Amino acid sequence: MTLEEVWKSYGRRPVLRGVDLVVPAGALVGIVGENGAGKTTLLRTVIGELVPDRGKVNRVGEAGYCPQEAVVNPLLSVAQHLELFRVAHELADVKRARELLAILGYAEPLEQRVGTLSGGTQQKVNLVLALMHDPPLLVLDEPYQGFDWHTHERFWELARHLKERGQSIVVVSHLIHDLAHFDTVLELRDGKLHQGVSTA
Ligand SMILES: Nc1ncnc2c1ncn2[C@@H]1O[C@H](COP(=O)(O)OP(=O)(O)OP(=O)(O)O)[C@@H](O)[C@H]1O
Repeated sequence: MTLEEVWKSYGRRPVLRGVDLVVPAGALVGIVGENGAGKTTLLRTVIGELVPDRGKVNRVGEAGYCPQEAVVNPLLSVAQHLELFRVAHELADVKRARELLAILGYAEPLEQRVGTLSGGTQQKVNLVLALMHDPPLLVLDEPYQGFDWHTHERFWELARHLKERGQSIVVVSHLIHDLAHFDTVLELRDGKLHQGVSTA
């Protein structure tokens, strides 16, 4: 996927000011930036939820998006969420979703209401809902918030596995020790993407 000279303002406030981005197939791209730099705005533009004021977004197929907080309805069970997304994505079954839950170490009953799960466990469900239809592009906004160390490691194993299958992954990260996992790290600063991370 690529972005070419993308601009986006909220009212008079420009947030993206000529963003260029190239995400090749199988690439693992990290996006960093200060609070309010526009990272979420950028991700929502990448998936097509926001339309840029100017510039071009070229996407190959659908994108899977894991926002910061995503649970559809805390009163519905995990199984009901899987079923909702199965229907939405026109999948034959939820086999892949169960496989992904297992990879992330999900150990609760599927009948449990999402609202009664711990924050980290809810985040596993969020992630699986974004991945279960195996989209060619995954866009993840701080996907491992609340994960314990073991789950964190499992997440990176899963990311490598998806990458080997040719899926591209764009991740917003705040964790400096995670940056080594990425093929490319880009910093969103002054409304543009810059290679690497500034330490100034
Ligand atoms: N719907 C909106 N309407 C108006 N302003 C918005 C809207 N969404 C975001 N903004 C503003 O745009 C700027 C960028 O917000 P955004 O959420 O994209 O930043 P971010 O880098 O993801 O921040 P954080 O690291 O805190 O999550 C902020 O100043 C925010 O207040």
